[in-house]
Amino acid sequence: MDILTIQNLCVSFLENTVVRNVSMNIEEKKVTAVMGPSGCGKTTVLRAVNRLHELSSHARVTGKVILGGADLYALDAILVRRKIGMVFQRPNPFPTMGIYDNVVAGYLLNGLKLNKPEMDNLVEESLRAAALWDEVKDSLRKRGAWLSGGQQQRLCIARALAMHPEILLLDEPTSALDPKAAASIEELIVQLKKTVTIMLVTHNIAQASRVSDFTAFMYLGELVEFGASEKMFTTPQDKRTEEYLTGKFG
Ligand SMILES: Nc1ncnc2c1ncn2[C@@H]1O[C@H](COP(=O)(O)OP(=O)(O)OP(=O)(O)O)[C@@H](O)[C@H]1O
Repeated sequence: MDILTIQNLCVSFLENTVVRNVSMNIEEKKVTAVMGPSGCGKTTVLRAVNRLHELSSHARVTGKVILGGADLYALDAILVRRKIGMVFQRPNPFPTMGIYDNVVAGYLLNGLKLNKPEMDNLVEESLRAAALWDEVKDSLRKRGAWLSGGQQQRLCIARALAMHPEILLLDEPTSALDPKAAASIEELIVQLKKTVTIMLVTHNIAQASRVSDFTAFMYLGELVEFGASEKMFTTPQDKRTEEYLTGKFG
């Protein structure tokens, strides 16, 4: 079942159109990879789904993004960002907050009240879901900066999960990590799709093929091909997809 529909999405920065007429359906509780060479517009698509472009005055977004039947751009932006969590390329835990406060930061910063037992449960549940609990359960008051890069990224995933999002957007979540930490995030992505829908931006072909159910291949701001990953990685339909997969560009 589709949870999110992107229709004719175009994004421009001043006169420069960087995403053109992108349409795709995102299936619930699956991983959809958005793959393509550097600068093709992957991150721009993801940011449009989280309504981050409206924070920048020179960005213009047209087209539709529909979440569970509702026009995302007609909803309250804060509500949208609660329903759709995002994790960025560089782990960005709040540096002065402890691990515990980082997990519940979305609640603290939005003035959402929880009592202590509720908060304790949420912290444990979110850190467990992000496969970090066992490593940090005795150091919950230590600062996020005390963790390794991979642990910091899992903390950012826990922080996003704590809001119980319907969709989790992961923008190149492993590109700043060493191979071992990257592998653990990939394992986590596969676990997480049991409970949340994931859109994963990556330029890493092997990663997209390992973890995704569906793949969108973008090139020069356009969606070239979209479909089941198994099919795209074995029998791509478009010559540009085939050339990208065989390393002819990118
Ligand atoms: N806020 C912005 N203002 C102006 N131009 C932007 C902005 N964000 C992105 N761009 C431009 O849009 C184009 C697409 O960028 P985007 O980050 O979406 O590509 P990408 O496919 O995610 O690339 P990468 O893999 O390198 O992150 C680039 O040319 C980039 O310079």
